[in-house]
Amino acid sequence: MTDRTPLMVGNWKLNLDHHQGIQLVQKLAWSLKDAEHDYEAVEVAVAPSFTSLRSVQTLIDADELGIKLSSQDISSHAKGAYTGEVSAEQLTALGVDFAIVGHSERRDYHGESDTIVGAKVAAAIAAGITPILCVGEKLEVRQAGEHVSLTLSQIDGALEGLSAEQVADVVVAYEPVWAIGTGEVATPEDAQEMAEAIRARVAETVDPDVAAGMRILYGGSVKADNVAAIMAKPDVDGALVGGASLVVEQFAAIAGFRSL
Ligand SMILES: O=C[C@H](O)COP(=O)(O)O
Repeated sequence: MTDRTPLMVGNWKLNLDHHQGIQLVQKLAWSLKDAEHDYEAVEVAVAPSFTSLRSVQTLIDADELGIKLSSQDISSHAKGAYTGEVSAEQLTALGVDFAIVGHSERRDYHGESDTIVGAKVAAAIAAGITPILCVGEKLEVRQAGEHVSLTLSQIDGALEGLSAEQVADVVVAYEPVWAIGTGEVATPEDAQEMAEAIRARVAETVDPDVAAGMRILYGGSVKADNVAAIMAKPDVDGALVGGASLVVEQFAAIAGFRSL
């Protein structure tokens, strides 16, 4: 048994304008209400584009929806001449609860190193935002049998220099890159293997109690029809969902670990 509250996060990526985002959250809230979703038993968050955060936050606040808000990225810088960046302080002012950090798409397309990812994790924590630290290997790394060591090196790199107290505020998302948006899902056993390895590493390098309480999500083609098997694994505490989070019926079912 664990007292880790499951967390389901919908990462909308580069989809939906703010009108569409409002509609999706409204429909999601209705759908979860119909399903009598208990937000304290399973936390639900959405991660819209920066341009939609304000609109979605206003709706969530006005209607007192239980849905939480995440950004898809966060700057490591506090302020200044960093064109295009959005700071932790700015996100805090919007009531953002979580920030996705180090998603493989940021690492791949925007050159984010473990050092940059670590700085973003620290910036989020300092502002009271829970970072969702993404780690995971590419296909060739898995085929070479180096998926665990690579992923743990990402964990080490991102958490380096943080105190146990700071790490206690981190959520980790294990996302094998080969399973993202491809329809290829890691098996529940693959997800469990890595979640267990991550927890053991944090226990060893940070603190056993922090590791025991750390939420570790799985991400990569999670759908209603595979969520229950993934969530049945003891070290998997939730999911970071891409494509299926854009489909209300899918994401509402995923939040309840239900198939359709
Ligand atoms: O952030 C979400 C992940 O990249 C998974 O995306 P996906 O569910 O579309 O495979």
